[in-house]
Amino acid sequence: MPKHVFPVDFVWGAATAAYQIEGAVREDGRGESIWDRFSHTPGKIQGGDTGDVACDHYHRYREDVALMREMGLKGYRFSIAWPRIVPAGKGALNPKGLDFYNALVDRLLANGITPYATLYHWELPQLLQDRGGWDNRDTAAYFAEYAAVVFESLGDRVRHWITLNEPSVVAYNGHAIGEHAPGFTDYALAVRVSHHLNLAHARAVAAYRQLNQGGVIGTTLNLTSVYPAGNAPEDGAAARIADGMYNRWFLDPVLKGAYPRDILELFGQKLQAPVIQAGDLERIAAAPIDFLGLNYYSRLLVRSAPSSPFGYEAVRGAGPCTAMGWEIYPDGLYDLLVRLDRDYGHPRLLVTENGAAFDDPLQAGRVADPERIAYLREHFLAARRAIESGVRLEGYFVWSLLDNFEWAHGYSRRFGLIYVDYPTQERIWKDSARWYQGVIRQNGV
Ligand SMILES: CO[C@H](O)c1c[n+]2c([nH]1)[C@H](O)[C@@H](O)[C@H](O)[C@H]2CO
Repeated sequence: MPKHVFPVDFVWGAATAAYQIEGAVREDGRGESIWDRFSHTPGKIQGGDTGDVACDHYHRYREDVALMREMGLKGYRFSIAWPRIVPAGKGALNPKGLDFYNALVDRLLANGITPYATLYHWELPQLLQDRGGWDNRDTAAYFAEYAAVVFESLGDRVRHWITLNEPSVVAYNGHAIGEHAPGFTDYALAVRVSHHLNLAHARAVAAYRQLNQGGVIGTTLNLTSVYPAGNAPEDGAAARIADGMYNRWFLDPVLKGAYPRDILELFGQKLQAPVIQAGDLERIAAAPIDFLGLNYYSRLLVRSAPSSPFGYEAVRGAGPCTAMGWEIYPDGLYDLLVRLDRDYGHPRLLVTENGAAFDDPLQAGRVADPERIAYLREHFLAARRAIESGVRLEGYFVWSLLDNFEWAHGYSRRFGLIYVDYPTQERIWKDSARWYQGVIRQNGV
């Protein structure tokens, strides 16, 4: 018997994303995405890797659902590739794209697995990028049109929707530091993009409400717990700025219908007047969510740095790290969950991503990954403590079901519960997959 049992209807799941697992990027009418363009641009992705084949999930989804069934997953979070549904981003639909996701959803349901669908996990159609991408306000409307098509096709069976995956990563990694597609390095652009993403989210929520399909819709934010590196007052002030830029700038619009004043003023010179237009905030405020998805991986430790652009800099924590160099800090998940509950009105929450990359050597057909088991166990316990503190945490999706294309790191980082031998596409259960199967079966750790 587990020492820490979870609520009886707790949703134990695993998560993936289309570009990271599907492959088949030029098959059945799929249009080009900004990640196709970016990954084929020399020097952008470690090892010159691309998502052209990935885990070949587009052809192997039946096998992968069978793996989910064997693991006992209650829920499966996946993303829908906009370029498969609307190849040019707006206008003509691609029926074969809809066929694929309908077949996936039907197979999930036939295996007793609840689908949780993310509408945007970073695959903007390239033709929209050619028209300005997320810097163009019209993209928010095109997104809502795409979302409505998907709702109408799948909404009778998919009852849990996530509009965007991590708008802050889309904005900052893709437009401020250039590490992600489309690869810009313009901070003012990133701030404009963040606003247009919020508009896109709000328009999609409104489109969903109009259809009265009776499911629930939310968004997924990558959030962290921010701590000052020292006791000096200026370190505390630095932590508040960092918390504002990474957490509150994205939390407040979707949960409070307004931007945080301190960050709005800080960004003042970045958000040129035309960006927040009359009616924008009303539109955002008029699209309340049913639940908040949060992706948590590690904490953020900061100190005052007057010469840095926003007056702070990150400090490396003292704890052990994953293969991504991210400090392992489970207490940060507890602190984050409790903070969200306290500061944002006791919302329904889902951990939509948590997991770790480790080296995961395949030896004699086996992958022993005790570090991943320890990582997940400690974070599950942190989540359990938060539930005991009254937090409405309803589910937990491990990142990831499969090893997959890890963006700028290509295939060099393995986050999966299941190992993928890419040359053969063989799926091999890591020890952590067997361990997680047991956690789900006994509903606790
Ligand atoms: C700081 O981590 C971010 O919150 C984050 C981590 N991750 C993510 N966001 C993305 O949602 C996934 O597509 C990544 O594969 C996954 C692992 O890197």
